[in-house]
Amino acid sequence: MSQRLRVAVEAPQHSGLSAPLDYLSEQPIAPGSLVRVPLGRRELAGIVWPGPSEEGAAALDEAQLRPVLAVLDALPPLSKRWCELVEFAASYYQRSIGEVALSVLPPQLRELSPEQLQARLKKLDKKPKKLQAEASPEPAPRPEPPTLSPDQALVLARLDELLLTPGDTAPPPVLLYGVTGSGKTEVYLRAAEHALSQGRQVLVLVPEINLTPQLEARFAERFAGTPMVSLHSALTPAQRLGNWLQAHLGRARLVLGTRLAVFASLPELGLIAVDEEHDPSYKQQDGARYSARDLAVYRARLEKVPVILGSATPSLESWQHANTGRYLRLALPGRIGGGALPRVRLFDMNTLPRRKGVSTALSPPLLAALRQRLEAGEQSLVFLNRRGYAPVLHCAECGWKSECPHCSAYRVFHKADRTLRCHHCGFSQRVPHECPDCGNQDVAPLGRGTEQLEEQLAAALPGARVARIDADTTRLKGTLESQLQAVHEGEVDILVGTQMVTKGHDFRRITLVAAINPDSALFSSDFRAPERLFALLMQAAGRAGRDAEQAARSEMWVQTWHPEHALYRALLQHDFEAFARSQLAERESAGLPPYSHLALLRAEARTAEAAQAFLSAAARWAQALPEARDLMIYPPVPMSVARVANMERLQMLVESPTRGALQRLLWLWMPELHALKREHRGLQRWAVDVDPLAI
Ligand SMILES: Nc1ncnc2c1ncn2[C@@H]1O[C@H](COP(=O)(O)OP(=O)(O)OP(=O)(O)O)[C@@H](O)[C@H]1O
Ligand SMILES: [Zn+2]
Repeated sequence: MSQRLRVAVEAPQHSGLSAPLDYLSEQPIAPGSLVRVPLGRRELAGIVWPGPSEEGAAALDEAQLRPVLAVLDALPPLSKRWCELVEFAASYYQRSIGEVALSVLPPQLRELSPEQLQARLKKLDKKPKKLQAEASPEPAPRPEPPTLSPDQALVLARLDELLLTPGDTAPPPVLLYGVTGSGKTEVYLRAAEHALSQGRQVLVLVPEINLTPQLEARFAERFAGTPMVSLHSALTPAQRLGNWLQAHLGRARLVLGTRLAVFASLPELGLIAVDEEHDPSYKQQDGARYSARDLAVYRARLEKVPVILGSATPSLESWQHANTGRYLRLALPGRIGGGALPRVRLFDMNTLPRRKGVSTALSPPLLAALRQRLEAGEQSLVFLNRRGYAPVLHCAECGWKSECPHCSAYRVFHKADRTLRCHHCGFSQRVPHECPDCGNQDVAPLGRGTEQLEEQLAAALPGARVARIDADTTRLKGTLESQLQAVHEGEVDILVGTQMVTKGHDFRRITLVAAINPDSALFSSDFRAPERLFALLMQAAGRAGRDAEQAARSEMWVQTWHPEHALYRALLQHDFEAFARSQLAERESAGLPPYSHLALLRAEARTAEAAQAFLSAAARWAQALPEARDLMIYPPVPMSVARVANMERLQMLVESPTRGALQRLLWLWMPELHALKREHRGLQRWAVDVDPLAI
């Protein structure tokens, strides 16, 4: 007799199919198994889902159900807990289970037939050696782990208690609050060692791919011989599948990855560490807009394993959880070796004599300081959060500016390949020789990016070896690693870069860090902008003086027009706690997160009117519900870059005093939004972003 099964498939979002679908099978198939099923005229991958059929599906006659086509039974099923994690993520971020479940699997896995999978697994069997070879490129002699600092020892003693508690209840999430260079990584390493020695798998999350190589090297060195894999978007599809399988089969004991790795299948998970937990890149920005940090906390509770969230500048959400006792705060208040944090110097740009229309990127005192470091044979890091040569090209005759024809933004001038490039839609053209409007020969760059800064530094400091690291210089695979290597090996005197180089790296020779123009974030309409800026500057400062010998001489320069700003005052003292206190007080009085819960409804259309009409209709519908009583639905507004690739983008903010009330409204709202989309023909796309990061 044939059996009825639920199967999660990746149905397109607009189809409104949100629950797993029912299929028939001759034999029982274990929940969590990967299968091939028909959907419409296509055949796709699906996952047999645990739990009973939905009401609608259960009402279907067996004769109306289609059969499962194949079972990929060479693969052990995904665990029940993995399915629970996916189900939670889907429900919390308002997506279908099938979409989340399938989109977090390695893309190649969704393409394979049972035979192809078997062949792939056979190949993997032949390569257990390779797994270790990858983990440690050269079998270096294993160094002795350092003696723990007293602070580290205290933190680990507390962690040990948690790790040792038998797994009936989930231990509280740990917020590891440690200043830059305080040895947080060593804490992850020791905690990992503990979990590994108990036969458990360990998951370590990092915010960006560019941070994985160094951390990977540190783990590989410490755990030589322990199979380790990485999971991030820069892997080839074949690597990603291979690594995912190693984790799923329990062969890889350590998994290091970016946000997508939070969904790795880890049958023996024993510990999760989230490094730089405050980092915005933990939030996925399309599809299911999940926060990997928040899901890591959820997953740890589900699996009753410890989770460590580490940061020198925790997110205010996590900080508040620690204040209320939901998270356990463990602190590393000092740098390793007792080194001081760099002295912060706010340079007041108002004191420079102003020439008409010209602002200097590099103040003479900063240049002098850079020269001094150069002469002492020390490295400096100069950062500016804007790549390219200049953000705008401008004609002084007629006022023409290098606007993007498709976006409400300027195209950026890239000197190296002489292009004008839009950083929003990618539209790129050769730089015009003359003004396209009036023919004037004299079109000039306005403002500056890293490319120009590199040029100016090289000109101002002859003989200095200046190198630049940003998204433009690291496009090719392997270039970032080799560039960072050159910095580590002292082949660079001055490193110019975007925020890419300001976080996480353990630079040993940098003694001066300078932020060229960080002011703009002070006046952003996004309430999280100050929090992000403060974290960025603290992180950047943390790159200086990491060698205790040099710490006392190290400096962090900030060139600013607003040296009296409270944010900079807190930075002067490296006082995250004071900064967090004042921000939290502001948030509380304004009713902003973490004191309220937000969702954004976004809409895109060819015209702003069409997007507006959809959002307004959605708002009217929701406001009529009793469930919306305590919620605030704000009027739709254009996004900060209103038009991208000829699409007008608007958003509408929903604010709720509780998570529960927000979730209840969203649940009622979703089917209506699907229906409204069908009525509003002009609308291209809509999406809900729960706990949005950028407002
Ligand atoms: N107990 C120890 N004894 C000696 N050196 C240590 C010890 N713990 C860590 N270190 C070294 O101190 C340096 C800083 O440590 P680590 O990179 O772990 O700091 P961190 O807190 O993660 O810093 P950041 O937040 O800035 O990334 C590293 O080079 C590390 O090898
Ligand atoms: Zn554009």
